Amino acid sequence: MAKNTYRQPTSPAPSRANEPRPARNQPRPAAEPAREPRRAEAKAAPKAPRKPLKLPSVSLGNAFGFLRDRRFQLFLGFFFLLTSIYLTIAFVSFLFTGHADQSVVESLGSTPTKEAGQESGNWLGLLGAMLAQLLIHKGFGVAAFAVIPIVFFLGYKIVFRRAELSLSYVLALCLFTMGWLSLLLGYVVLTIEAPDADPALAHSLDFLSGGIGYEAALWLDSLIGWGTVLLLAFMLISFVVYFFNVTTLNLGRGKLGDEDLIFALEAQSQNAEAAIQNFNAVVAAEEDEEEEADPAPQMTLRRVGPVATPAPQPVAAAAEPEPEEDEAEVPAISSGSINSPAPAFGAAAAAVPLAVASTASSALASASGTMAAAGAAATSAAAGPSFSFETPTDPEPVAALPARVPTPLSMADLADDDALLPAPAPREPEATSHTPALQIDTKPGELDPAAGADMARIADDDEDMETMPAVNYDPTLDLSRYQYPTLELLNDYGVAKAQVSKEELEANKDRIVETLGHYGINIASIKATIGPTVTLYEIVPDAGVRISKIKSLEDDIALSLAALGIRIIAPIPGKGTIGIEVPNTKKEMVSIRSVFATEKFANTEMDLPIAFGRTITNEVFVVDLAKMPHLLMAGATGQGKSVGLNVILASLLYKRHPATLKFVLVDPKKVELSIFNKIERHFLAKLPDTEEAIITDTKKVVNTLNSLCMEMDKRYDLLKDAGCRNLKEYNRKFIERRLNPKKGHRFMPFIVLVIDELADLMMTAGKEVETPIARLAQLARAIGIHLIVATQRPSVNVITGIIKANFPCRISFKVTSKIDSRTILDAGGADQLVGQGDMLISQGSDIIRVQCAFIDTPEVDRLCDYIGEQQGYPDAYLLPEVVGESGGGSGDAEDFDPSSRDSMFEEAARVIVTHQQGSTSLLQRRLKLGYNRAGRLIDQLEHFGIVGPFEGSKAREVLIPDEGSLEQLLNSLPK
Ligand SMILES: Nc1ncnc2c1ncn2[C@@H]1O[C@H](COP(=O)(O)OP(=O)(O)OP(=O)(O)O)[C@@H](O)[C@H]1O
Repeated sequence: MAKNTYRQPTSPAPSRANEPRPARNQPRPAAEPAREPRRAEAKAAPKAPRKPLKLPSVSLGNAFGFLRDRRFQLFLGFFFLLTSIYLTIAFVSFLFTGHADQSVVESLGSTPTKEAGQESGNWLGLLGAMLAQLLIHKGFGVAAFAVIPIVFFLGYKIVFRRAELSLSYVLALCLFTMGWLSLLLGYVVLTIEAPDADPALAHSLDFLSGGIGYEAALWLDSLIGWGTVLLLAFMLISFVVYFFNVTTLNLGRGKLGDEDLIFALEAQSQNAEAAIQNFNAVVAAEEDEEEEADPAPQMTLRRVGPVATPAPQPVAAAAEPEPEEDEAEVPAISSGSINSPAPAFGAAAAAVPLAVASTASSALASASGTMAAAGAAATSAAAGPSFSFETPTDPEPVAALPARVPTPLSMADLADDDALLPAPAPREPEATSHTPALQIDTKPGELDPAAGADMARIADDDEDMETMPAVNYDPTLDLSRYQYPTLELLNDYGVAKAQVSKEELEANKDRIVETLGHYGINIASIKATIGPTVTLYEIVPDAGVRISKIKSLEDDIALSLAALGIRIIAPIPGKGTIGIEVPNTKKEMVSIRSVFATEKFANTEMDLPIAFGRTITNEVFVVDLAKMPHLLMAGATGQGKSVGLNVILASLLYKRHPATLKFVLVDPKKVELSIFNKIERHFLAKLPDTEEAIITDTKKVVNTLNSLCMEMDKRYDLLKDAGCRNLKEYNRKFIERRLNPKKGHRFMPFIVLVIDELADLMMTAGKEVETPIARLAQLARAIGIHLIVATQRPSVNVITGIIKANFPCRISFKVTSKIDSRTILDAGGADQLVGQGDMLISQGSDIIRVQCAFIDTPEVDRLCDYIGEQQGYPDAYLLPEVVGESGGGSGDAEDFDPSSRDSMFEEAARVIVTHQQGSTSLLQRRLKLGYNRAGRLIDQLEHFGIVGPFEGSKAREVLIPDEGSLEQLLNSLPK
């Protein structure tokens, strides 16, 4: 580089100059080992100047010092930029005025310049006409347009000190294009200009090839005749091969090579990371195959920069970057000659062989296409000398919500030969499949081919897991373009203002002090903390005052403060103070947007983060459902339970990818959760063969719960097989490809079961729901199934002992009585809440008061629309099928509702009458039923007089003697 030329003399020269030089013929000292390497170095290095280079160095430096002057560089740069514009206009104008101007320019010697200028028709005057005449007419014809990018590029590079391409790249490409195209057009013009051709036509075609192109073509034609065409083709191929460093041709395969296909598909799927992986695999494979020393250094694309981001991000793949200053200093003059490809060009060139190989069978057309492709690839390169795969259509997801998404190291290609197979067509999801990853949306145009290839390969993988490559599986790949919801979907209520005035604070304080004084309790100090709903007054009583005394005065204090919702916390856990919470006269609404926008939620590392709202000290309250691990929620009607559930669901929707979380929604009230129907194909799970994912029919709930129990058992089996203790460990192992899908292993999303009204279910199905709920609550924690159960009637027959025991984390909105509060929280206080999202959260011994965030129905609507409108899975996530039992049975005769006969009632009756044996186990065996259901059938048969009453260990008496009588009876029953 020129810069080095100028610098070189200054550094080593002076020191050398001071060294005493040995006389020419003087023998060298025999032993001087340390000098040997230096001699070798000196030999290899360019010959050192004999004399000190002080003079030339100084003079050169001075002479060209202005080149480093930034002002001069800018002057030069803008000159080139404007020249490129000037040339463009002059050249375009030439296409229209060129013929007329020809005589003007040629007569220039004899005509005064001013007159000639006036006659010239070029839009840019005489100079424009002269330049165009010189470069187009006399030079290279229309191919002379290729000069413009060179001039523009020079200017751009000097002014902006950066460019995606190297100068040598642009020069080589443009100069070749100019020469080659000019020659080609020259030959075309020559062919058209047959002796008998119309001279006007021939004349009008002159400008196409220009003088040089025409003369060269003429010369070649006389030398090799029509071999010129072959020579032109050969020139183009040679250029492409050398310029783009083509080393592989896939002629045998005809169309796209497999590697190319994978590469193209991956690039298309915008999975740059996968493309890089594959590209490197392909390059490695080629190297192995060929075992040829490649003259050009092989390029390895690698990832730079962090990639763990909320959604697919542009991933840069860079060759070794050129030092920035080399680029910046003396940029234009340094690369006068065409050197070996600069890194940017190298990277582009490395990408090109695939494209070239793919179309090599149609040499000329493909080669020019390749050049265009290479140009495009290089143009889209990342800033600086690196090369990148951009993901052009995917906008950045909300910066404020960097959800935790597995690093998109996602391509499941095996590093062995499998990786070179073309991506197979995506498979139809199996009916019984519960793995979302296997479900690929086949909507035209939306299919993610890389994902299809990925999963198909996993499924086909017969290999021992030892041979699995170290490329991680990415469960999110099926919906790799999924965009996390943005904060813009939520209402912006602005910054909340403090709602409590100083006067209000003072007045409350005085009243507290006064009231306590009436009861002989003196206060040492009092401090107020203003929360969104209540203000907490922390009291330090005088020494000797018993805490229980203050607590017993709770009602009296509340009365004297004349406000509802006074809660006394005596003492505040972890502090030696007593807390009195007094509701604010003006409540502050905590908007969900303000909570989601906090760093605490946005940067959380939790698995299932829920941002409930703000605590009394205005801190954002975020909890991890995965750690809770289940949640029981109570609250009288209209106190904010539904809003609370929406807040929970929205929190999870904002932070999880559809591949990693599924909801099972049970909504006996039928209207509360129906809004979430839109995200069925993204986030909901359901039983196979059911229409609606949201369960509103209480009978179906039992099946769903049983199905979840089956899923739980299956998951436990898989965990046991994998030697993992919990879901996180298991999934990590699966992602690292240490578990074989052939052995049933699969990526398992979290499943969150939400029951909006437990009371309804307990009334209609009793034990049938209680047992699986308790079972799930007891066991499901480790395998990623979490329960959120809400009820407005926290009475003991709804929240039974067994349910309560398995839900250590409970939330209560305002309830109507102290008893209800005790039932849900094991403590009072929930009855004194102020409503509208004011809630208490009990996690073991601690009870925290939180103002639940507010999310309005239109906001939930927008959120669901935003998710629902994106590409989803073909169906909801399918839970295991529950065979046989459609309703189950409690076995309690008093629970039986005669109007709802079991669908197998008639069959059961026939079995009993045929065998004349009224036994439950007979039904179980014959009809393959569970004990509960068979028991319930027997109760129904008893009700309709088919079998007699329970007789202890003996089978029941069968009251219908034969099948004929039975049919008569059955026909007489109401349908
Ligand atoms: N966090 C909150 N902040 C402010 N207002 C709230 C909040 N939660 C609820 N509200 C107010 O209370 C009203 C009732 O809330 P919500 O519908 O959630 O009650 P609910 O307990 O589900 O009642 P139901 O059981 O009858 O469905 C809301 O319409 C809203 O006006």
